Amino acid sequence: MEILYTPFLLLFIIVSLLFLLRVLLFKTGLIYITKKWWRSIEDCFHVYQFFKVPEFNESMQENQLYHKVSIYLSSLASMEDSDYTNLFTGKKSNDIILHLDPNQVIDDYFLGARVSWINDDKSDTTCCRTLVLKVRRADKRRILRPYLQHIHITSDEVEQKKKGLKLYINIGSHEQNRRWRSVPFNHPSTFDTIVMDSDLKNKLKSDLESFLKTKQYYHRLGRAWKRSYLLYGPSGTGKSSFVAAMANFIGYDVYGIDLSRVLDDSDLKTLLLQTTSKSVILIEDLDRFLMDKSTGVSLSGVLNFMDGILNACCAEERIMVFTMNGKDHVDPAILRPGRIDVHIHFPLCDFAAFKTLANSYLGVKDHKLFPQVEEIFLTGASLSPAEIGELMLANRNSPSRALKSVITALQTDGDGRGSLNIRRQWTDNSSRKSTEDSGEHSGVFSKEGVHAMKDFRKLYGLLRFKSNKTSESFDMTPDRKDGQSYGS
Ligand SMILES: Nc1ncnc2c1ncn2[C@@H]1O[C@H](COP(=O)(O)OP(=O)(O)OP(=O)(O)O)[C@@H](O)[C@H]1O
Ligand SMILES: [Mg+2]
Repeated sequence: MEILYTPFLLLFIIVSLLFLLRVLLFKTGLIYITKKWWRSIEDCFHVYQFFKVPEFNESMQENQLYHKVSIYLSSLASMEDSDYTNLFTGKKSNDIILHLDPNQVIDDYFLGARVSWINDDKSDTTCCRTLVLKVRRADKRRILRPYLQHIHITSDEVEQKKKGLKLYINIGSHEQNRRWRSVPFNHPSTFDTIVMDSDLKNKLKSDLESFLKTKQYYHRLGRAWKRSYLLYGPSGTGKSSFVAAMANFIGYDVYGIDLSRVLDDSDLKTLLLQTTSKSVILIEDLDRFLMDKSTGVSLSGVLNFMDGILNACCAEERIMVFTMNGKDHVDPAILRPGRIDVHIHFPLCDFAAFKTLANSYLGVKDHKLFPQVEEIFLTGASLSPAEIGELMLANRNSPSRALKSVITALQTDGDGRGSLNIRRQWTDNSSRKSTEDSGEHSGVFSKEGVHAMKDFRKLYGLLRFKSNKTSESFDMTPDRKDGQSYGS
């Protein structure tokens, strides 16, 4: 019997010992001592090469690589594993930044190889700090260059995320040296807060995302990596808010060019040359400036500006946005493909947009007054999202009162006598006419008329598609959901 038990007893003893060893290693921290020993043994069998990255060069100029490596190291999860790490608050109050303490080592893994960074900070004896990269000789040839490239890319990404966005405004031309003044760009608008057809919104988001990913593609075609958008529609329909949402979405700074402050064509070119990459360059109300001639810039100046970004040395990673109330009276040369890649129409509110606004502003998904509102929309009355938003904001404590005030405003507008209507006439004369003509202003339909109107839209969409084909630019209007009409 005793013989029978012996193997089980042995197994039991081994398992218990292993369990105890595990507890001993992990609970007491012996595991770290073991790892250190193992590492020293392993080190004896490898030849290492060291690369120093000093903070300053011989002329005491800052070494950008040191800065990039520091940012990169701070982003590594293994930073938390080093014996001593300094903790600092970042720019935002809830940010914590980790910095390696002098003479501390952290490991990093790249393409299957382990490398180490040592903070060789002898600030008490010498003037500058140095980060030392330790790489196995056997891995050096394979990983060193791609690893440094990886550090560049990662640190740029980290910095881009950390730095808040900026809004640049062109200042008077008399201050020749400083053409742009920047302020922090904290616009709260995002694609979630913009009320627009959800299919269109998703298409625009993926258009932007694919732009960001296609640097190589653009270069292969020999084209500058840039994209131009035209946002057109009546006042208060969200064009400016959309630009802010775009900038927030892709993390680009915004350069807003105030054409009234631009002296002449060459002044406009100078402004463009002083913009930086990863930026949205915005010209608002371009149609108005061209019609009123209230700027020193000529049409050919604007055309050169739009083309200039193609040819200029610093044309990379730019998004150009132009806003207009209507594009009917704009010289077709401005709208030609290459100058404008995507046309986006911003219509007045329809019932669907109204419901989205009611949900966001009043927290109301349904209401007994909704059918009445819908009926008024069907008579052709409409207001801009800005006008409806203001009425809802003013009465946000009482949804019924808010909806009644919207109904009254819509009725006034529907009769064509209201102040809102009159107010809009000088801002969206042409654009509203064109949207109504084209059926894009959905409020004009009666319920029976919707199908007929849809057929008309399909036909209209196809016609537009054909004309887009020739022009090779997107024309994005919210009513064209079938995708056919998005020419490319
Ligand atoms: N589509 C929309 N979605 C959400 N909010 C909107 C929308 N349109 C307008 N608004 C609200 O109305 C206000 C004015 O909008 P915005 O300035 O973007 O309009 P705009 O089209 O640029 O007008 P303008 O042509 O007069 O410059 C914004 O503060 C925003 O809150
Ligand atoms: Mg605007």
